[in-house]
Amino acid sequence: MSDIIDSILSTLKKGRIFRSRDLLLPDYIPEALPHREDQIRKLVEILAPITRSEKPSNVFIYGLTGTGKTAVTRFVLSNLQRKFPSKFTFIYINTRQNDTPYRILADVLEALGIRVPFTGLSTAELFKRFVKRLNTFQTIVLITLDEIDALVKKHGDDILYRLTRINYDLSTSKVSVIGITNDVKMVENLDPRVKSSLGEEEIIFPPYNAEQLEDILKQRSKIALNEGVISEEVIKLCAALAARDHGDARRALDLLRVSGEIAEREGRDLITADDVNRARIELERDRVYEVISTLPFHSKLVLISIVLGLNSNSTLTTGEVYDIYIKLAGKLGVESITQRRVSDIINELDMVGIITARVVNRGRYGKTKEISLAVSKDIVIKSIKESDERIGSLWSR
Ligand SMILES: Nc1ncnc2c1ncn2[C@@H]1O[C@H](COP(=O)(O)OP(=O)(O)OP(=O)(O)O)[C@@H](O)[C@H]1O
Repeated sequence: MSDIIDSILSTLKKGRIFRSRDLLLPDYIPEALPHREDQIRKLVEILAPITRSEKPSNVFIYGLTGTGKTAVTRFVLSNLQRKFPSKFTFIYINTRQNDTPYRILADVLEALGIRVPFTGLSTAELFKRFVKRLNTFQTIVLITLDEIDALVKKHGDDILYRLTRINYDLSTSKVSVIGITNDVKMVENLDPRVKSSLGEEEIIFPPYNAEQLEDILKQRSKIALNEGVISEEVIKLCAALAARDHGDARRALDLLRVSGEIAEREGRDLITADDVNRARIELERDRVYEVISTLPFHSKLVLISIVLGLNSNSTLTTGEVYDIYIKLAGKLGVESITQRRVSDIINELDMVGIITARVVNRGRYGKTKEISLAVSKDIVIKSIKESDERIGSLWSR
């Protein structure tokens, strides 16, 4: 057995593609961020008061996914921290990972040197300890909350409200909040008081175009790939594919990395256009798998009802999906949801691109939807089976 492992490892070692694959992973912050000079300048200008030990305005940063919001924020803050280490304390929290008000406050307190039990205290108590600590704290505190849409969707915007108001409880103003989101619609739904205090300053990150993505990829491939393993045409192709989506640098870098992995796996020392196309399919499959596996239970059940219904029909109506759904819910012994809710779920699945639901007019029978799958049936089944034991048990009956 260990022979097999040795031989696999030795073929991997022969890889000629990557100088350092890690430099293509999303958490690596490069030393230069092309095409983000305006956003860097604006953020530095907004934060400049910290150099005089004054509290900067709160900042709201928004733009679509992969437009460099996190990279720019971390880049600016770590550089300022290096230059002015004694002027401010910088706390970065991704609120998708730490997604409860309790966890966020506990992280903030811990960054200020106060240990907090994992659970057990009320958030009001944590706030009280935070205020007490701040009143004796020497420097400005900059709290960056990334992906705040995730937090607001689950827990509302109360914690944002309280964090942006905390200076009122202090003898001197010293907390600034930088909120980052890729959900522009969420901003509209915030409490107007949160919107105005968080949005004292705003920075918008537009999507990158194909030429800009090309520059980003060129810069990164110089440090992450060996010389001569990729041509300009292939870089152009990665950039063009990512620009077609919505100018997402993460996607462009993922395409480059996965293309390189495919070439390396096959022992080649050149990344080809065909590798990029294969990488695109692999990444799309991963995205679909991920989206499906994180759907709520009833959405999965509706989706699997569609898959089963399509075994005998080329398209389905909402009523037909609902009939199958009711049978499956009965088989699993779970309480079913209403047809109206199932219809909403069908719209949501359409919006994330897993199914297509076309409204057709059937004359005097009124309007109905024609539902079909927009992704491979196998990936839907695999993702649901592996992410939900209850629904998965339908296959073993
Ligand atoms: N101008 C740039 N130059 C070099 N790399 C960049 C640039 N912009 C983004 N990137 C890279 O693209 C990836 C995604 O960027 P980042 O995480 O900052 O996006 P984001 O806007 O915060 O996305 P999300 O909203 O999904 O979190 C990271 O690997 C980052 O290093």
